[in-house]
Amino acid sequence: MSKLISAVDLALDTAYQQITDAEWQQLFELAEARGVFEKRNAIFSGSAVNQSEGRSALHPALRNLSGQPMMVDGEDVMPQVKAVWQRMEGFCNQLIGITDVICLGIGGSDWGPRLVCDALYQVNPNMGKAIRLHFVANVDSAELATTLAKAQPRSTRVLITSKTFTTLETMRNAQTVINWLKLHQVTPSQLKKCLIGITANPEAAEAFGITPENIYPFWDWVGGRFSVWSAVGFPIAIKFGFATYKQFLAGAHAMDQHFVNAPAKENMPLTLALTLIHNQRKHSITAKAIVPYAHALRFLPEWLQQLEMESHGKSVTVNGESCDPTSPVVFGSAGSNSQHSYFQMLHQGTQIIPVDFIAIKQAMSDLPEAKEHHQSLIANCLAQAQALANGSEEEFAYDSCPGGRPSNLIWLPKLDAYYLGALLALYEHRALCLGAIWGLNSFDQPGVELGKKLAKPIQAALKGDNPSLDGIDEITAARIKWLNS
Ligand SMILES: O=P(O)(O)OC[C@H]1O[C@H](O)[C@H](O)[C@@H](O)[C@@H]1O
Repeated sequence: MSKLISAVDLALDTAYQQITDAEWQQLFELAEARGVFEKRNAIFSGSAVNQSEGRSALHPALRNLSGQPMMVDGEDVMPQVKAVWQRMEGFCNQLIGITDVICLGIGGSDWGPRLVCDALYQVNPNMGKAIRLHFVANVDSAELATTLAKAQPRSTRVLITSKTFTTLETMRNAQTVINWLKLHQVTPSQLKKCLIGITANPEAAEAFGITPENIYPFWDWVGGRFSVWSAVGFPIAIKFGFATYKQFLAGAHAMDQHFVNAPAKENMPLTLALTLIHNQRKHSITAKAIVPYAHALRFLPEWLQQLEMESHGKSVTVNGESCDPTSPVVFGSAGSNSQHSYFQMLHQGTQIIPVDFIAIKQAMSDLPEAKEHHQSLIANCLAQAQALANGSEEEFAYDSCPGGRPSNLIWLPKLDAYYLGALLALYEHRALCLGAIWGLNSFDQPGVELGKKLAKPIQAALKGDNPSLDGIDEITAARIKWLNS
């Protein structure tokens, strides 16, 4: 089969995977046997594919610009999606005099908008409104403190983004921001105007003190890590305009259509997923690197870490059986910087770590020297892929690179909202293909809940409200005693 697949003007080049035609054939047969396209159809038709929580995962509806209905539980969800778009657009047109927008949220309520806003800003710092966006996720007050030092309380809006509206970090940060606003003489009526809730739990947002007209809902059929396409992506619209946000949705929608309509052997998300399966089976890989040769995509690996490892860091299938190796460790960072940290290990380490290189055809700044910079950037990207694949034979084994190290290359024509949407949707659908092949529920995260549960008695103990250290093991109890001593 062709080693080059295109979709939505993106190109996927798998040539350095060195997969034979016979191996491709087996991989596509495996995808068929594991019901990848049945799973895809179940997702797009709104079935409750998140079995443990009894929910659909219909994030493609959030970017469905086709005018066609999309159904959950017999109901077309498009009217509610469009109603939120309309309200978001109205809000974007009213932002006169606002200098700062503080975006509070964590995990799926942070990475997507943080990545997209940073990427668009990096390629064009003059694009959009002169509003400063500040993303704050960590409950470590240091992140919030540096933000509050920059923001102007009288002309700030605060977006509190949380699907559940119960997440400890976000709620703590929101309370501290409210205290800061009050400290700066923001009146109760100004405060009401200033706070905006983005959530699938509007009751909790209202109970927290957000006025109903400032609550932008999304729904329990949207997984947190797939939620950037909902009102969670509001910062994109606020900073860069609603039309740009719509472009972002349009790129993802185009990728959805490709995923739904392209036959298996020309299907980019599936092909990308199968290269990973091949690497697991042939090279027993346990790690995978994502290296965008674009400073603007420096947050992509983190976004992808949540998408991949929260969806598939699991060892029991939906049927309760233990399974083949599932998600590898996903890591990465922007090239060419990454060449000067962990690439040595990719070339000569004892384990094979496949790489997804992502490169952009067009230069990404307007400096007069941008073209020369871009040539150096792309030359490095192509050279690394070549070195990994072919290696080198030197006089001493110590100096030799073994080669045979697989990589993909994904080309984007340029970096804008549309192609960014297409790229993120490509990786989302790749994840869905992998989940189907591994037999996992891609949409829950029971492991994350344990840590959250255990933090509660510890926090109480640190406050002095749990003197008998109930619910805390001996080692942790000793640590708390040390801290309190
Ligand atoms: O949006 P929230 O309800 O505040 O949740 C934020 C994050 O919390 C946890 O880390 C979950 O595992 C993530 O999937 C979620 O994105």
